[in-house]
Amino acid sequence: MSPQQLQKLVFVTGNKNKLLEVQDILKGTVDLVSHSLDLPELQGTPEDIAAEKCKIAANMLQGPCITEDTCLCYNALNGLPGPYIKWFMQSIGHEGLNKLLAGYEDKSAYALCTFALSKGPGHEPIVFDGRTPGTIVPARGPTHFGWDAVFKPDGFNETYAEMDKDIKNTISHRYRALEKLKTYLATQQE
Ligand SMILES: O=c1nc[nH]c2c1ncn2[C@H]1C[C@H](O)[C@@H](COP(=O)(O)OP(=O)(O)OP(=O)(O)O)O1
Ligand SMILES: [Mg+2]
Repeated sequence: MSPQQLQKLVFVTGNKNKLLEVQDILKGTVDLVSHSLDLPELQGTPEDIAAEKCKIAANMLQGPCITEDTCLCYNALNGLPGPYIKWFMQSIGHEGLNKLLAGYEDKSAYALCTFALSKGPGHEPIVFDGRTPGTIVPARGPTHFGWDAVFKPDGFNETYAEMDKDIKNTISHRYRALEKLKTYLATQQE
């Protein structure tokens, strides 16, 4: 299908790596336009944070858009750092993310991506989540995208950072959330 026939979606994010993955995963299914804004993020459940972020973006753009919020959740810590992973990552880095679990035998974690879609200001966003279970390991592979180097998804020997992008983008938390978003968009067009 040509871009003219595809549904247009505006993705608001300040993160270039997220944008690249979303473009790749949605290739040929929607006409993705990006808008870089650094959105404020509240504290709360991943769903509430994602929905609120989308409301703010829709108000700023005065139009429909999608946003996403990504969490890295340690099972030993009941889901923390969760939505606060960005600040943990920036302050303590990959080594700190491993040391957080030093006192625990359970190194399991899950990556969680929550997309929110707003039809515009005043509309309550609809959320779609995707989860990939894995383990926190000492950093391996390129370090340019967040905590990719310390997250080894279940069923693989490589960390997200070591694996081929084509593989990550078919098993990731982001891919799984976008599958739900795509299904929703398809039902809207019928
Ligand atoms: O697949 C991923 N693999 C590794 N790291 C990742 C991934 N996805 C997000 N990340 C990092 C970026 C940020 O440090 C934190 C999420 O925070 P989060 O607020 O959702 O992202 P952000 O502020 O960079 O971009 P945005 O403008 O869309 O909010 O985890
Ligand atoms: Mg953010």
